[in-house]
Amino acid sequence: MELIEIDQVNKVYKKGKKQANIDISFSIREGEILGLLGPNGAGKSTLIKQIVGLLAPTSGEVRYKGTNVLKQAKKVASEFGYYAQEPHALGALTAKEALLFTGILRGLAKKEAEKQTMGLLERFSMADLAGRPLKKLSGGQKRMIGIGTTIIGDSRVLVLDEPTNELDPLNRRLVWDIIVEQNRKGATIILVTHNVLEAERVVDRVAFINHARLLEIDSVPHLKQRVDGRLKLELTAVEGEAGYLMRRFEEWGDIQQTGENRLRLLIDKNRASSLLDWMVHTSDLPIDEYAMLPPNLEDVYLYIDGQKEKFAEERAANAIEDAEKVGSYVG
Ligand SMILES: Nc1ncnc2c1ncn2[C@@H]1O[C@H](COP(=O)(O)OP(=O)(O)OP(=O)(O)O)[C@@H](O)[C@H]1O
Repeated sequence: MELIEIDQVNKVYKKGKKQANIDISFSIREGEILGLLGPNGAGKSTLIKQIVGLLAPTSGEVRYKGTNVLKQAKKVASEFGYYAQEPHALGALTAKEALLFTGILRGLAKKEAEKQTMGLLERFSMADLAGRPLKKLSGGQKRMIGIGTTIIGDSRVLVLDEPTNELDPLNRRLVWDIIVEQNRKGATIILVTHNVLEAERVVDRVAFINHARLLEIDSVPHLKQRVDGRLKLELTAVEGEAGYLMRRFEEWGDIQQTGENRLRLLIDKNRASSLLDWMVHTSDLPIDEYAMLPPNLEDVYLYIDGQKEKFAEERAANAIEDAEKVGSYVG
């Protein structure tokens, strides 16, 4: 069943006159974990804020169980747990109070709220910090309490904006475990993350967002099929030589620059041994390091994004060509 429907959502921020979401439509199924992935500034947080009803779309609407979220703010507030990127606003409360009060606000009896609060503090190894005000906790500790306030009371829907950001590896793992656990208990989960490799193991479906638009939405295995039959070559170029190296590798497959000196090439499996042979016998390639690996979800994203951009460039080039043709007929 479709629990949440995002229907032709457009968002233009008045201040920046920036169109942060363009014609976004998709549905979120009851019981799934959906990952929203995309680069900085793509429009993910904007979309999430509209899903929880904190921001009104410029046009289009978000429906929860068939009704516009903006028309049922109370229901959404009691059934959704929202973890925002911005730090907690309740700085004066203690860690325990923040959890306890949120639990009670979500409808838990005081005793149950206390039980869950103490359980979470123990689980986060923060029982000794229960009485400390949030503003006196470390960044990571504050974030863990934020995660706690999002899940306490077993919300039906969890909307998590970068839940593992700024956490150490142990807490990151704990948060992923909690996400899976809450989902097994019946929560539908929408999460934004840049931790694609960690997300890959947890999410059922992925929505790729870039340049304010939805690029693709599909299950992880289906998305990975897009790069079936390919291998990934990761290259570290000698300082300052990435551009030159890119040109040398262009003919072998889809190549992209992923860092100052880092390149990634997706190559047909059948051509991989010829490529390695060519690399071994070509002495003037400015390469520091390389590795051949199977592609992961991040590579799928870069591949899809690259294809779309190529397509857009081709369309633009064709349009110019057509305009020139028309011009020459007219002229
Ligand atoms: N309140 C605002 N007023 C004006 N422009 C905004 C506002 N919030 C976001 N934007 C702009 O809208 C675009 C999308 O921002 P958004 O925060 O949704 O991206 P994001 O995908 O969540 O990015 P990140 O991964 O960096 O968190 C950006 O260009 C951003 O600068």
